[in-house]
Amino acid sequence: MSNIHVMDHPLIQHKIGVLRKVETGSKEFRELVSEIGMLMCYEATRNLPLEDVEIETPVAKTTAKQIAGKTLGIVPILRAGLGMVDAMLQLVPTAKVGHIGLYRDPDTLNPVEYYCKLPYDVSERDIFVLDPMLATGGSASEAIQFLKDKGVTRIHFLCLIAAPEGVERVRKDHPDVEMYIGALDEKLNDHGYIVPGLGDAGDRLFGTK
Ligand SMILES: O=P(O)(O)OC[C@H]1O[C@H](OP(=O)(O)OP(=O)(O)O)[C@H](O)[C@@H]1O
Ligand SMILES: O=c1cc[nH]c(=O)[nH]1
Ligand SMILES: [Mg+2]
Repeated sequence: MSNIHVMDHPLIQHKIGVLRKVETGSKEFRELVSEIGMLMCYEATRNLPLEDVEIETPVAKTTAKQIAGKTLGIVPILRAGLGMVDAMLQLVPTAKVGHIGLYRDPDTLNPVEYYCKLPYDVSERDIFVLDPMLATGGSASEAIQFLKDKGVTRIHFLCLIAAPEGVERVRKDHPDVEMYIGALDEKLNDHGYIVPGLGDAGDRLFGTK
């Protein structure tokens, strides 16, 4: 279980509590998704490798640290993952952003792909896949597989709320992927929604339905 990280930071837990409330409107919902995304980005980037770099301050030459390699890539799963992108970019402004468009068929609950655009050098980067919701795990697993097929080897998955079923699916399909979870909920209901969850994240972010 060591690559499954469930957040225990009080700020994250508090904000997820407000996010869940049925009376939280789209404006506040968007702000909270972004704020929680930023706090989770901080946690999820904790183990990135560093390298030494020689710099000069106004006072002296010294050795400083910088993130090693080709830095990062961010891949939101459309639509709801978009809500976490700006916050990640504020902390990692040099990251490149790819997009994977998937929606979940309401009857089969299987993911349906409708869009994909990735950085040309995606395989050289640490990739952070973003989606607020991990329910059956079908969407996350397919997005991760897609990235692996493009040669990506270092994948981190960030979600705000997860069902145990989704965590198990991703763990089984992709045991090498680091998973960062804001809150681990109880179960899925008969329609594949997370209980207690927060409803449909995409609809709440964008005011649809
Ligand atoms: O783990 P799963 O069972 O695959 O469910 C999770 C997926 O469902 C939601 O997307 P949705 O299909 O509602 O698309 P949207 O983001 O456009 O609303 C959510 O944002 C995930 O991508
Ligand atoms: O509870 C859920 C399940 C899938 N997608 C959502 O947005 N919410
Ligand atoms: Mg949706």
